[in-house]
Amino acid sequence: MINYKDLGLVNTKEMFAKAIKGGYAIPAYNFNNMEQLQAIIQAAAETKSPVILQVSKGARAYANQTLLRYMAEGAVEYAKELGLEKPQIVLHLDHGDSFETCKSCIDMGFSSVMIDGSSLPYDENVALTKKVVDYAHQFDVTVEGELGVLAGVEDDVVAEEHTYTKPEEVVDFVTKTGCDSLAISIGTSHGANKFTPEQCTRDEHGRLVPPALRFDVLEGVEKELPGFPIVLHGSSSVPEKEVETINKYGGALKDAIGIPEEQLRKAAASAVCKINIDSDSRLAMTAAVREVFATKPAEFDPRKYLGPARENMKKLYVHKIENVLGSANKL
Ligand SMILES: O=C(CO)COP(=O)(O)O
Ligand SMILES: O=C[C@H](O)COP(=O)(O)O
Ligand SMILES: [Zn+2]
Ligand SMILES: [Zn+2]
Repeated sequence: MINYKDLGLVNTKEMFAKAIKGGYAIPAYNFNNMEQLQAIIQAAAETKSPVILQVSKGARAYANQTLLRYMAEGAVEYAKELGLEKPQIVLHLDHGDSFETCKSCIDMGFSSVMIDGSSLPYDENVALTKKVVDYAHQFDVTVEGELGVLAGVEDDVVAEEHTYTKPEEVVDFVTKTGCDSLAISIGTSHGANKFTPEQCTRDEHGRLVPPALRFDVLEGVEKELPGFPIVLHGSSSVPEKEVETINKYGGALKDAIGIPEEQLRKAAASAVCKINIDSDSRLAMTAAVREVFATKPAEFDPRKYLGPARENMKKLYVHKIENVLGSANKL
């Protein structure tokens, strides 16, 4: 049993309280390898931003949960080396799918977990979330629950359409479970194809314009739970520039479209205090690697393509912090 406090990590409590008051959101970036982690920490250090490192089921299968935990511990020291006196770094389990997975992460030093019972019947979601909260709170670990289902593939469940969060359920859910934050469904979804072209309109340049997020649902939730931390999953904006680079150098991303940054800015100013971004980092990495492969075909030192990939991801992370989420200089 290792407690996250001994690793220099923090939970989300204070961070979220400050973010709601200050009208900004904390970036929750997924990581699966060293280059992503370095880029996240470099961006957080350069902008003096708090940051949430997220480990998904896919990441645990790909890179090993223990190894990722040690990397996060190392990241605290790395952030100090980069000049942060008191880094605010959360190690968070993304989309925890069972009590056992959450417990195993808590026991090895994660400071926050998500238990995602959103695809279960309501009462089962309540019971499972409460079980995780009861365990996690003994160790001061914070817990994110979820109500509502995002369209697309989520938690291995394929949903054709969004099931938006019902504002009339949130007080009951939060009271019964004791969770510390709540992920809601207002029209975002995972991956790089968040809307079909048929769901979009076109602007004067012929570019696809996705339908707006359901801010009325978010406002309904805020009214029911004033000051309670809200989380948005599926919040990549799928930058056109990265998609173009990928396709220019042999990629085949079709109809890729994300959430416009203007809408994320609006969300960040509300009770939304955690914004999850994974796909944008994947795109930034892939674009840089493809460009090196295409323009320098004789290169075979991984550092020569993973280095530019890391730099491109860092640029993206800094941009989100400074220009979209507003979490710069909040340490
Ligand atoms: O929600 C996410 C991780 O939990 C990531 O969402 P994106 O696929 O939009 O980056
Ligand atoms: O929730 C989705 C995240 O982008 C993580 O996805 P993953 O399980 O493929 O790593
Ligand atoms: Zn979910
Ligand atoms: Zn998610």
